[in-house]
Amino acid sequence: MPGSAGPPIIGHTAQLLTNPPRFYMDRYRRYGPVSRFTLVGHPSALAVGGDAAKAVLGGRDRFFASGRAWSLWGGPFFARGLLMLDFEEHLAHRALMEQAFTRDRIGGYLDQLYTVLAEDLADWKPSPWFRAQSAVRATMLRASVRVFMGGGLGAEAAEIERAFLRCVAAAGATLRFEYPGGTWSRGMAGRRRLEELFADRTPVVRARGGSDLFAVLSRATGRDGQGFSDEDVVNHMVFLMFAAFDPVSINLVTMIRYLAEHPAWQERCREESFTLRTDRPGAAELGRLAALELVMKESLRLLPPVYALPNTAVEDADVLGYEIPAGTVTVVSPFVNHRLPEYWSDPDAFDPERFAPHRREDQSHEYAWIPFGGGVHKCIGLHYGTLQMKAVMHQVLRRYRWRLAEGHAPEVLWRGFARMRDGLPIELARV
Ligand code: HEM
Repeated sequence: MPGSAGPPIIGHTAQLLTNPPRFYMDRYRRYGPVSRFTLVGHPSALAVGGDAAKAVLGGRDRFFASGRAWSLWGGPFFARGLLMLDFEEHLAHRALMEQAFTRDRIGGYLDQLYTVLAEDLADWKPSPWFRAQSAVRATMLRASVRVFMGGGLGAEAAEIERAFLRCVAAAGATLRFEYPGGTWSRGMAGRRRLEELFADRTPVVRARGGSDLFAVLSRATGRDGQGFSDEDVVNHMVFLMFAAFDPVSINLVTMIRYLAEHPAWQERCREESFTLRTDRPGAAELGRLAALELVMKESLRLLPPVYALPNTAVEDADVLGYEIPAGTVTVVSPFVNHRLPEYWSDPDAFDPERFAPHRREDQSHEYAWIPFGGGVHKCIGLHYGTLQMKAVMHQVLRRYRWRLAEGHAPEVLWRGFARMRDGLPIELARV
């Protein structure tokens, strides 16, 4: 396999920590679709481009496992979440979890989301230096807790939010060991607290039922009459909260950024939203927001929230004729696939029309556009996540108009998942 191991032990870790997509793109340009590198002592491989991504993600039913590699990134904070399970166990859990993502269930979650948005978005204070990132994250965190656990939590909601944020921060920490007061230690404490809070409530929620995701998960049963154990429910809840909150918030911030940079698109989306004549559109009405959908897809292309998908080869595997030895961490990079000139015209430009029916550049290869991954671990929340992003943007567009704050040049900070340096300050005004 082409590539290099880099300096002893640390390998390419420093470059990867600074700007992983740039590192992946450079490797692709230098070595082609399959190459080797080293990440904190782990022999690793990069598989980019449509065919290589398909070979790896499509091979996750046999040659590649998701759990071990993702745990290297996420640490113990999301242990035994769905993405951390593999093969038969993963399929069995995924089949049960699908019951939480039916059309009717998603309709119920949207109702809960709208309840939070009505309170929260009204509180956004117009100003010339409004930090969009922290506002979006605060709103989406409250929305996630509401959708996942229903209303009426009182002070416990704030405790769940705090514990959960500690896990998220720890998963993206650079110093990945416990020391008093450190991010990792706070993450461990956060995980323990979430386990206690969810475990205490599981039997109660199982008995009472309800339309929140916690209730649906705890009561899901397969054809054999078996459901999740209490422990499974807790593990799935912690990971699902993360999976639902972080990527959705990141893409909302990205959409706000591009709409600030491209005011004509912002106006087009706003006009479209006003034609809906409702603040609380259901799934079918959200489907009519065609311009917003193009912007959403283009934002996911330019800055895929999950920009790298790690996997571990469980046996020697063949990817495009290269042998990937068992144990190799093999990374697929949606970011690189989304910027390849063989699939996309002028790949670095913001051009939502590329997804319009007359162009459909995303169909240039089955794996050209993979913000939600592919194969057996493809995002289970794809449909709900998409509706959620449209529902939030619909409301934001109807309430506010914005542009980048004077003198601000957006810059991405690569820590764990992508964040905007300076929190994306915008000049926010009421419509
Ligand atoms: C912008 C929104 C979202 C993006 C970009 C996104 C992205 C992804 C990606 C790339 C994967 C696959 C990771 C891999 O293959 O290694 C994934 C898996 C997953 N996502 Fe999402 N996601 C989003 C929203 C959501 C939402 C809203 C939920 C739940 C409510 C969710 C739950 C999950 C779960 C449980 C998995 C693991 C699936 C499995 O292992 O079978 N995601 N997501």
